[in-house]
Formats: sequence, structure tokens, C-alpha cells
Amino acid sequence: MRILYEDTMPFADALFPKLGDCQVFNHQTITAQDVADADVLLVRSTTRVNEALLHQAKHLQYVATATAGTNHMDINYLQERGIPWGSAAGCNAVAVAEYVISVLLVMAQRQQWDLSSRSVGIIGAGHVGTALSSKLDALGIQYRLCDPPLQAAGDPRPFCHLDAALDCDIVTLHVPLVTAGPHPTEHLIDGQRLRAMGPEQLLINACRGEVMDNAAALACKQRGDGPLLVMDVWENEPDILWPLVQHTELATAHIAGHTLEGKARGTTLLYQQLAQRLGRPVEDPLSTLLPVAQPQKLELESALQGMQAITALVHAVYDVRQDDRAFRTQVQCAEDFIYSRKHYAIRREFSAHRINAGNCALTQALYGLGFAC
Ligand SMILES: NC(=O)c1ccc[n+]([C@@H]2O[C@H](COP(=O)([O-])OP(=O)(O)OC[C@H]3O[C@@H](n4cnc5c(N)ncnc54)[C@H](O)[C@@H]3O)[C@@H](O)[C@H]2O)c1
Ligand SMILES: O=C(O)[C@H](O)[C@H](O)COP(=O)(O)O
Repeated sequence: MRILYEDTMPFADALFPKLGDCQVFNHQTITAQDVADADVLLVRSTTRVNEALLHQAKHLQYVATATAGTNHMDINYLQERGIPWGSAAGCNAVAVAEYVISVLLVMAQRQQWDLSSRSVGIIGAGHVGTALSSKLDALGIQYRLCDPPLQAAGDPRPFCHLDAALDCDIVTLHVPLVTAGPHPTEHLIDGQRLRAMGPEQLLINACRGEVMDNAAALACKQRGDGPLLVMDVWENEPDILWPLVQHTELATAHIAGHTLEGKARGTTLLYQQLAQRLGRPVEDPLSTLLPVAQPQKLELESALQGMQAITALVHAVYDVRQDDRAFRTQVQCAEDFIYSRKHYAIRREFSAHRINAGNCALTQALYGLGFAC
């Protein structure tokens, strides 16, 4: 069993050699020739899995991506070739939800917003949208969910129309990139919708760059129109529309999902899927692989209360302003974009940290946010 896997999967070296002979590849240099003899190909979202890469691969039995998004894989081509494929649905939902929470707390401080009187429109109520809604519940922040495919499938949660979600004070996008069919998302947020949003509104894109028309967003901002923008994902990564960066409140290099837990879940989900396909015992190695966070226990400053205390603790674990600063100072071209993602610092999820808040209401909110209390 020849397994070829991308070099950006934490813990892959500890897991996949148990299942076969392994080779590691770099997405910038991989060729069709490299894949020719592979039985299994395991990627992240930076490798385009298509005919150009796979046409010489005559033995492929399985292709999988250790990510939630699958738009980098030509699923039609895989199906035509009869090659089964998999993904790591939900692996980094908590990471993206924590990114959005960090953003909201930064923006609330900067804009003097009382988040308890602001509404959030969550577009896409799958793994990420749902994880985010639980954290907003914990903070007592109102939200509306918009997800026509789930609504049509009978999901019992209350859903709203896209226009109602776009009317919220804060709008956050969590849909897959879909280019065809009844619910396409490519340029879902187009020039017209951007122009209809006011300067007090905040639009967060942490799903796929192509869901928002970036050129239209730039034109809007250059005219002084449109919402405040927070962008983790960009059209045409890594060669993005650089002039747009200066018009954003916070800008990052597609790292919302890059917690150690999120990436490690991606690797272990693929390991489990492959083990199952090979008829091997399916163990869950995640908890044994993750190191203890440093510091594991966080202390709460006794002078801080309520949202101030929550903000301090969230930002002690993950402060998106650090990633924004690094992006603005170190990322100026496509190569920088790739480099910064590949060398992203280790970021842990709230659950890796234990807090003794004392105060019952605060403990409940922190527990709801995901901290170990
Ligand atoms: N920035 C990052 O690091 C990062 C990390 C994880 C995921 N993502 C992106 O975010 C997307 C969502 O992630 P997820 O794990 O929640 O995926 P998911 O599949 O669990 O949820 C996506 C939801 O979007 C809904 N949807 C589809 N079309 C829609 C439309 N037109 N309008 C409203 N809702 C629609 C689907 O019904 C589904 O419920 C992924 O596909 C991926 O592209 C980005
Ligand atoms: O779709 C996903 O899961 C995310 O966008 C993921 O964070 C992408 O990360 P990458 O594979 O590009 O490192």
C-alpha cells in the first residue's frame, strides 16, 4: 500500500506509516509522475486534485482531504474514474468559530459595541455555523441562521431568508464554494449585496474567498461604501487582490481553521477512514497525540468582570490581532501567503485551557464558549 501525503498534516508521520509505505509531498512541487504509483493520496486544500494531477495514477484506490472544504478536488473526475474519496468534515469547525469570536470581541472593543444588543447573521449553518451559534448562545448574543439546503432538508432550527441574514449588524459567511446547482455560493455576496450593506455593518468571510466578489468589495470600499470587512479567505489565493487588504479591519491568510486540534482532527479522521477501508482496527489517537497546552491553567484578573473578563481570556488564548499584524507586515506576495500559512504558529483551542472563574455566571459562559472549567 503506497500512501502519498501532503507535508502540512500534523501527526501524519506518526499515523500513516502504520498503514503502508509512505511518501510525503509538497503541494508546490508535486507532479503527475509523483502520483503515478500511489494507491492512496492524502491532501490538504492547497493541492488541486484533478485530471492534470491524476491522469497517470492507475492504481489509486482512495483520495482524501484533511479539510472541511472540498472545492480543490474535482469530484466529477474522481467519480468518472471510480476513485472513492473522503474529507474531514467538521474537523476545524471549532477553530473557525473561535476565530469569529475573537474577531467579534476585537471589533466590539474598537467600535464600542455592546454585543448583547447586536445581531449576527450566520450564512451556512453546518459544522462551523452550528459551532459558532453555540458560542454566541453562551455569550447571550442574538443570531439568525440562513441555510436554504438544510431548511429544505427539514432541519428543525428556525431559518431566515438571505436578505434577513444580510440585515444583521454582523454577517458571517460559512458556506462551501458551490458553483452550480440550486444553491450556488460563488459571488453569493456580489456588488449589489455589498452596496446594500451599511458602514456600521460588519461582514466576515472565513469560508472561501470566491463566495464574496473581491473586486466589487474593493470598488465599494474605494467609493467609501459597503460594510466593515474582516477577511480570512480571498479570491484566487495565494495571489490575492492585495489592494483590498488595506480596506479591511482585520486580515489573515486563511488560517481561521488552523488550530492544532483542527488540523490534527483532519489527520486523524483520514487515518480512521483509511484504517476502516483497509479492515484495520479503527482507534482514535487524537487525545494521545495532542500535547498539554502551555499554560494549561489560565488565571482570571479579579478586577475584570462579565464581557471584559471573557474578552481577556479569549484573547489570552487567541487574539486575531496578532495574525492580522503578521499578515500586514509580512505577507506581500503569493509566496509570502504560502509561507505564512505553512509556518503558522501553534494555536490551541479554548478546550485546551482550564479556568477557575469562581463566579457562577461567568463559569457557565466560559464553559459554553468551550473552555475547560
Ligand atoms: N477559513 C478556514 O480556515 C476554513 C475552515 C473550515 C471551513 N472553511 C470553509 O467553510 C465552509 C463551511 O464549513 P463547514 O465545516 O461548516 O461545512 P458544512 O458542510 O458542515 O456546512 C456548510 C453549510 O452551508 C450550507 N449551504 C450551502 N449552500 C448554501 C447557500 N447558498 N446559502 C446558505 N447556506 C448554504 C450547507 O447546507 C451546509 O449546512 C467549508 O466548505 C470550507 O470551504 C474554511
Ligand atoms: O476547508 C478547510 O478545512 C479549511 O479551509 C482549511 O483550514 C484549509 O487549510 P489548508 O489545507 O489550506 O491548510
